Amino acid sequence: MDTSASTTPTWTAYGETLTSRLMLGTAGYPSPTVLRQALDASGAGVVTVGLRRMVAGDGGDNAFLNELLPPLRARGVRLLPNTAGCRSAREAVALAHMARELMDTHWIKLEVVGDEHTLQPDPWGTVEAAAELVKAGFAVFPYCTDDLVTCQRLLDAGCELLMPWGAPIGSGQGLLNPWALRTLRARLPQVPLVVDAGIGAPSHAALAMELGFDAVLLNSAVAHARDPVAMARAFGDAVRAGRLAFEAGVMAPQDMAIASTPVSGRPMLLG
Ligand SMILES: CC(=O)[C@@H](O)[C@H](O)COP(=O)(O)O
Repeated sequence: MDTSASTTPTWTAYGETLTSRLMLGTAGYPSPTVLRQALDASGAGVVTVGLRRMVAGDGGDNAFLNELLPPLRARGVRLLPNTAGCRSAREAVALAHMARELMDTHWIKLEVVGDEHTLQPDPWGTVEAAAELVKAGFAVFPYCTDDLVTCQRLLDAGCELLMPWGAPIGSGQGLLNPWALRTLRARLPQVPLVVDAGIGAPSHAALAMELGFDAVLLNSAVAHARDPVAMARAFGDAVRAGRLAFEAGVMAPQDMAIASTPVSGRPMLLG
């Protein structure tokens, strides 16, 4: 008997085939060693790194670029620089150009934050920066809210993939608005969709996959876990399980009880 839990092994982001549906951030780990072990344990296919952190350059970040990244790249893990910390389109565009030169990739995770309290993305600034970056040849991964019309404007601007939030960054609240996420999935069936931010537990990641999202991106839940390496492994397993469930066809909830054992015909008396 074949007991392998096979899932569709790949998905596509900007023409690149990715074999893992987990994307991990690299900030806030206790040490570069724990970060490396967590990345290995997770099986993540994409890692994101904030350019502002690189430019500020503490020892851990330099270690990431010089020591951790080369072996990851050698085994096919993709680097996704991000514009975390930007508050305007202009700032994000400038940082993206810097990232392309420094990190040798035209992929950019676009973050333009519009509110300090929630770190909610600024829809106008994000669309403006996305349009400019697409024209300049970037593959833009926009961090956005789960608002359908904002997502449509980002597609109009030339984005080929979207990253709606599950909840505010670092909050660990999971998928706050499953209805909006389901609507996005249903209305944009051909667009690669990644739930980014606010995922606090492997079950949140599994739910995103069960809803048919192509991947999840998270950072805090692994970096700040008591045991980041074990948590990274748990997230890898959850993402695979959620995807397998989606492909198997998750049961639709029913309002009424439906007997799981059909009772028909005459009762059979034993004994
Ligand atoms: C690392 C990164 O890109 C974060 O901005 C991302 O949005 C992850 O958020 P969490 O830390 O909530 O997982």
